[in-house]
Amino acid sequence: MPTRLSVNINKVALIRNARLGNLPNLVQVAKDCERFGAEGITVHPRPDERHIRYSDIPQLKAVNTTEFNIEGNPTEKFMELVQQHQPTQATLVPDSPDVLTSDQGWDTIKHKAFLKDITQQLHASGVRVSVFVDPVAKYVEGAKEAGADRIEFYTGDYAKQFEANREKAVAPHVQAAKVAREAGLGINAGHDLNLDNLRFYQENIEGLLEVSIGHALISDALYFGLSNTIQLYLRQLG
Ligand SMILES: CC(=O)[C@@H](O)[C@H](O)COP(=O)(O)O
Ligand SMILES: NCC(=O)COP(=O)(O)O
Repeated sequence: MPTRLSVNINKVALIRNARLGNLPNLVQVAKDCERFGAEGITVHPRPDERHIRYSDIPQLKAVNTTEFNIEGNPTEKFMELVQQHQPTQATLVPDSPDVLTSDQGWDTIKHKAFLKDITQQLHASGVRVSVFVDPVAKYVEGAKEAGADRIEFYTGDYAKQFEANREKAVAPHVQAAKVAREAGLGINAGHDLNLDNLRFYQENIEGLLEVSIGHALISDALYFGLSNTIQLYLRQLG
């Protein structure tokens, strides 16, 4: 099965929020990402709304024609938003409110009861649930026991280690992916994936269903343009 490219548009919203007004137009960018070949749109609203605002969600949902993925810590506000607007997928991320960016996955053992309750609520709203985890077998198993449909592997450490030793960097992901497949969990991945490290990751992770990419992709678009950049990423995914 091919790996879907979901474009994370947080950074587009960050530029918009640098001024009062609507430039760049986030909704138009989301539509254009899809027109240029993206197979999903990802947003990660944070409590300070420094990029995606909660009020962006209904407009983005209304124009989405592919897959809509909302990521975040399942706070009361997040749950309200997801249950009201019913994206294709909610990706549960254990970020504290003041974190610069996501930097780790869940301890799904410690938080199993909480994740189970949240997952049941999201399933009742018809939303697919993905749980953000580090590539560690027990956390993958914990996500399964909590009722998740998928896990998203945190690839930040992979990206950091890629240049020095790519085989070593991907090894824990290969092992944890095997555990996920055996458990019947779908596999997503994201964080700091880019044009250098994406193909190697995808080639090594059998059954990788989806990658969500924002920071590097939007940065590349400054040089190559959004349409070309999306094509370049799609090409890495084979
Ligand atoms: C879960 C994850 O890895 C991404 O959502 C990433 O954290 C993007 O968030 P920022 O754009 O706020 O860095
Ligand atoms: N889930 C990861 C994501 O949406 C994008 O992360 P990044 O490419 O902005 O690091």
